[in-house]
Amino acid sequence: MNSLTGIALLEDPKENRGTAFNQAEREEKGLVGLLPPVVETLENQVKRCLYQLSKKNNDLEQYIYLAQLADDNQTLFFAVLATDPARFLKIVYDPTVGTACLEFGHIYRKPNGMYLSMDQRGKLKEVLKNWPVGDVRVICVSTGGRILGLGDLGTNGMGIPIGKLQLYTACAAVQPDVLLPVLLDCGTDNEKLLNDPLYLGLKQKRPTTDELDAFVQEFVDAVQERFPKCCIHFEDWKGTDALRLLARYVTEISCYNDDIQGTGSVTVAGLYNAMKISKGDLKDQRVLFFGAGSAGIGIANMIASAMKLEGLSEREARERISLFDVNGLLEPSRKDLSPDQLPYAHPAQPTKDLVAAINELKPTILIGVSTVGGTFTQQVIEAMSKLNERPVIFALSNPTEHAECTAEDAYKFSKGKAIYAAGVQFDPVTIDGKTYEPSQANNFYIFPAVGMAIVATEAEHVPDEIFIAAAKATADQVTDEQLAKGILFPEQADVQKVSHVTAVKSAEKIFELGLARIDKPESVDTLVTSLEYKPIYSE
Ligand SMILES: NC(=O)C1=CN([C@@H]2O[C@H](COP(=O)(O)OP(=O)(O)OC[C@H]3O[C@@H](n4cnc5c(N)ncnc54)[C@H](OP(=O)(O)O)[C@@H]3O)[C@@H](O)[C@H]2O)C=CC1
Ligand SMILES: CC(=O)C(=O)O
Ligand SMILES: [Mg+2]
Repeated sequence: MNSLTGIALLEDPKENRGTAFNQAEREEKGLVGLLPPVVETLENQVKRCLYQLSKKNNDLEQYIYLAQLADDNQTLFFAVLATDPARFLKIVYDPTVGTACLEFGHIYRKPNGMYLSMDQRGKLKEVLKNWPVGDVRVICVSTGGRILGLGDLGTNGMGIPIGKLQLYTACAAVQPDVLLPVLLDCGTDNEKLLNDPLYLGLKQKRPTTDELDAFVQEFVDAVQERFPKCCIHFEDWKGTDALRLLARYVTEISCYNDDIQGTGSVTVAGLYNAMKISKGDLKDQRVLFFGAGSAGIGIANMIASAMKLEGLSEREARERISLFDVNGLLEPSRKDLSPDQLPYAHPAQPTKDLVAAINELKPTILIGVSTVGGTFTQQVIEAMSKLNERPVIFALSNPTEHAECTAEDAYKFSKGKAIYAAGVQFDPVTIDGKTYEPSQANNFYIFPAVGMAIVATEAEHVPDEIFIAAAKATADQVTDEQLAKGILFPEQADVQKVSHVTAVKSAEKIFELGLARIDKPESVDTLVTSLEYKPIYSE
């Protein structure tokens, strides 16, 4: 325990134990009279929190309560999350974090992390010194450019880096002290926010690409200097910025983009297991994406890498993958394609009709990453079901209303044939007396575990190979019994155990690739275990 005393101690979320300070501590730390007389256990404090949560009448209220708890008492916050990870994932994270971001300026109470804005240009190295921890190991940074499927939310997007890093600890037991959420405020093009008197960000339009890139370079340089062992986790940037900046930095510094690489990894994990159910090989599948942005390209590249591991050449793998965006099917006559998209623009009849594209390309797998809810209509799902005994349909856009189709529609329109996953967790669906259990393909199965692996190994770079290893580790933790029910991912209740295994496998891959900045220990498992945070009050 540090040297804080009295009210200052009770106001420090890292040190505060509230009613759990024992008598001797109360006397030693000047707390006598500042707390009610009863000395409680952490278990009892957790009980009270759960009771108070039960009185909140919607998910946003629970989010606000938990955010306040995290500001009051960090140990208690993580102890509450640990009582039921599956329940709390959807509160502190997707989908409720989406509502919280929409409301961010309205529900704001306390800062958390750092707000680095363009009016601090030229001073970021100085500004980073204001963060009190010197050995930050992961920064999750967003510009708020594309928050889930909700578009440009500017500074309101800060809910995402905060929530993502809370999951590093809640899922993979990364020490919270080494994590720093950052919002890089470059303005917003969201008129509603610019006109909102409670909006907390810079009230200006977004900069040109060159100005943004120069600011990001200053940020990267400042992070490298202030936190030399830090990995930069990019999250929810505008798709084109995300792809361009990852390409620039992925081989230069320790960094990754979760929407590109983490999403690619979790999707490949789901597909590995879908193949076990449909008794196919990934290399024989034809994949069609609805949405060709950072998630679409990231997943496409990861699937191509996974197909290559099954023996295809790069060209053969890419030929099996097509994408469709707001302007229709990507094919060579299109003049609006980016360098990331061009490898997937195969000769085909131009079309803006998804059903026509399905009928021409005959995909076995359809993946939605368009941000647009309800776009996998009855006709789309029926077209996939006519072509395939077990069509794989992943509706990955977040939050809930943005899913390309609900679980109910997927099972109803496919007559129960679909192997289905969504970015959020839908409830089981019963049709004609048979119950179907939808899967949740969300990168939370991957990024906390890979984050732990990066922290444990001090990884120099974070290439796709690590995410393929994480995908395989995650997929392999699903039992035959679960597969028989169509379940593609491990139980969320087991997310801590699952993330541990995935973290160890990812760390082993980092050592194998020669990317660790520490010597390989005898047991990577022991190394990871030794670093794991436990939400208990230390002696
Ligand atoms: N489940 C998970 O773990 C994850 C889910 N996601 C979700 O994926 C979605 C996409 O993210 P991301 O790729 O980063 O976003 P981007 O903005 O980079 O990409 C969106 C893509 O969808 C296309 N699109 C938009 N509207 C339509 C439409 N009406 N019809 C067809 N295509 C359309 C866009 O085309 P154009 O560029 O031409 O406008 C673009 O290609 C988000 O909702 C996000 O929440 C993301 C990461 C992880
Ligand atoms: C889950 C996630 O990262 C997204 O929807 O952007
Ligand atoms: Mg994201």
